[in-house]
Amino acid sequence: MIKRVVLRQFRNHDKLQLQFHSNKAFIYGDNGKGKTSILEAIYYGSLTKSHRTTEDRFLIKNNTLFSNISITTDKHLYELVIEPFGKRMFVDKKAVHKTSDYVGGYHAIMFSPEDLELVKGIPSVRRQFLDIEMSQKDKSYLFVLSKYKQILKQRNALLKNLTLKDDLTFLKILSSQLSVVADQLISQRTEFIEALNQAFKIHFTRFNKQDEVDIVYQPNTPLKTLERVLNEKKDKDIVTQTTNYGPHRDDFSLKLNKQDAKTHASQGQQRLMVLSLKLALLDLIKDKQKEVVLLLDDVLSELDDLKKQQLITHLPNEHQVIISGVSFYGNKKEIQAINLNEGENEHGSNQQ
Ligand SMILES: Nc1ncnc2c1ncn2[C@@H]1O[C@H](COP(=O)(O)OP(=O)(O)OP(=O)(O)O)[C@@H](O)[C@H]1O
Repeated sequence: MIKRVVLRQFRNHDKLQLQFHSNKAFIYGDNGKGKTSILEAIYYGSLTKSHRTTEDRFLIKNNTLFSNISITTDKHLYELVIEPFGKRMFVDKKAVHKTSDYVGGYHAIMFSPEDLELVKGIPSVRRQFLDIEMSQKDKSYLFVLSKYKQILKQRNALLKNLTLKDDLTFLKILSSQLSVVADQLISQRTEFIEALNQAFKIHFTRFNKQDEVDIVYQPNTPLKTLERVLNEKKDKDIVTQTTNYGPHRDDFSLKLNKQDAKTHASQGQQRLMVLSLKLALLDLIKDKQKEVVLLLDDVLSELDDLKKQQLITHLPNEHQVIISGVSFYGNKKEIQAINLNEGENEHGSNQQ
């Protein structure tokens, strides 16, 4: 469990210290007080990535030179220094040089309003979701994914210099190599989405018993077909100078009563679907020793009173949950209330 978060020059926070003494906390305060930024920092401390920007320099407080995130869990101290042209990572005061060695020390799952793009957005949003969540769960996926991306890059580079009249032997070799790794990706994605779907349905039913939901994997090419497709369609790849088929074009859809949620679900239903998906991710974490934190940013808005109550009642007890919102909701005996309107730099320390 995360016990302490210290932020320096992160977004609007000049210096902020939070102590968590319950595995459920609700950070609340007026708009612009920096609630999302706190959750963003905790997410960043796990993945070294923000959920809302790819530009790390935006995280550094305006007119300052660097940001500092320090996260103390029951087991370790994670520290990051973010500078305009890079970041440094430390675990228990020792520098970690490779991001892949640092990532996932503790596991963070974030729900944020931007996640509605999982329903409404373009396929790359859903692929990124799969890649991030699957890599966090299982480092072997990250390994297969990097290998796939590396061969794909080589194949695309070759396609930039090929014409239909050239010798295509090397292209054929790369197509074959790509297909082998593609099958590993497709198999792992199939297995993951099947398991996720089971858990997703259970969580959604807790909020809504009338409607039925599903996640359906849509591989761009079915298992064991990519090599044939790449060979048959090689002329198209040569003319367009890119690889048009393969798991880098995969997608999945979220269904409500067998229909696409993008066009058939209400805003509130879409929100509950995404939230159920995030709760389902928790069930899939096999390593029970791993420290996990569920970050729910502004999760209660747009939910009716019954759904708010159901959500708060169904929060998982076995994992740490940190919620943010404009005003506190719930029972202060069960959920630690952290009020950012109080204007202090230190929150929670008086309740130790
Ligand atoms: N790099 C930065 N330097 C200084 N301030 C920043 C930086 N990036 C964002 N901000 C400001 O930080 C403030 C906090 O933003 P944040 O999204 O965390 O607030 P919030 O409490 O979640 O707000 P809301 O309730 O409106 O969602 C905003 O006023 C934003 O403009």
